[in-house]
Amino acid sequence: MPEPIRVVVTGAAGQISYSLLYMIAKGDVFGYEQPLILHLLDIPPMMDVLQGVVMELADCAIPLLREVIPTADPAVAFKDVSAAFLVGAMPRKQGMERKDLLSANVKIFKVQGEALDKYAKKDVKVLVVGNPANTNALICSKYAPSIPKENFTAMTRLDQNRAQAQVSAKIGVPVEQVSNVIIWGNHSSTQFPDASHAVVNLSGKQLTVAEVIKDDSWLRDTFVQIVQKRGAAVIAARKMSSALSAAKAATDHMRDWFQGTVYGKYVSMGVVSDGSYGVPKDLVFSFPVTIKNGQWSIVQGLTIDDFAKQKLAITGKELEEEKEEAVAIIQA
Ligand SMILES: NC(=O)C1=CN([C@@H]2O[C@H](COP(=O)(O)OP(=O)(O)OC[C@H]3O[C@@H](n4cnc5c(N)ncnc54)[C@H](O)[C@@H]3O)[C@@H](O)[C@H]2O)C=CC1
Ligand SMILES: O=C([O-])CC(=O)C(=O)O
Repeated sequence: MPEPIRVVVTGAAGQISYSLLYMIAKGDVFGYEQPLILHLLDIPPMMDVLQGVVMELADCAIPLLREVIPTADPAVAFKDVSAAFLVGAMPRKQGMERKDLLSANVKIFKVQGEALDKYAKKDVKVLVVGNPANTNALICSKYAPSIPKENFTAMTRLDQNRAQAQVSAKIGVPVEQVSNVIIWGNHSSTQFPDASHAVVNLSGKQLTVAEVIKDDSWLRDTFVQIVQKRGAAVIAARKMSSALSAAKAATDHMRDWFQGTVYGKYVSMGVVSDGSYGVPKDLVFSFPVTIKNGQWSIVQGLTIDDFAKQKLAITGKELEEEKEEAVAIIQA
């Protein structure tokens, strides 16, 4: 068996982590042969709750889990970690947009960027889940200049999973038969869920989702809106934001980043834009990517029609505005 790797989860006493920690500990992300040392960060008032989580992890009796380190100190939490799940942040309530959380949350990601820079391994892979995830990831990377900016990503995998689930339900096939649905842009209600490049495997034949569904208005309108507003719909029903599905998406994102994507299939991740598809640089924007040897690459050469161009511009503009606001909050 390989040596254990250190993995930090922030917001470890919260809702998402309650599902996420078990998924990580049992091997869903780093593989079923990779032992782990889990570093659990939360704020000082949550330390008693966190002790309860530590007890439950012990009671799960998971062979891969070699040690659990609960802490409120970022210096301890980020020390020598190879992977960071940055979940800890305030969730939105009904009626809020995710960007309304900027003033409450963005400073957390400045502090954690600085701590990653100082204490983490230089090849640490960072996934930001806490909202607004894209802009928080951008800020985090700015405060960790010694770590490559490619190592900071934001989670749009939940949107991808939601989109894939909607398409497969519409066609009436199991979810794994649908692939290459793309989430472009911000993890917000301006995101562009795009099924125009998606394919479905029907009785061993690969067909485009568009030719199978044969309903452009559903694909361009109903589907887009369902996915854009799914987080709000869950909050309206649960009175709390998505947690189980968010945890599952975080494991999918990190598993693919560490273990690679399947040939011919792509996944969506918020990554620092290099200007591909005319997206402004220096934003964390969700693109379709493939992953090999721990490195992601943006899928190139996809056809972007005028409808899609417009959608990409809207979500890109929102991210530029968020970035400006985030910088103003930090400098205030
Ligand atoms: N990107 C995505 O797809 C999704 C993002 N989210 C976001 O994830 C975040 C967490 O959601 P939940 O777990 O439901 O919230 P929660 O409120 O249940 O848990 C958050 C935890 O973070 C802790 N925390 C706050 N500040 C911290 C800091 N500076 N350092 C470490 N821990 C800190 C809190 O004490 C709490 O235990 C929210 O911002 C939510 O909006 C939620 C669902 C999906
Ligand atoms: O909607 C929210 O605030 C939580 C979230 O990010 C999601 O469920 O996608």
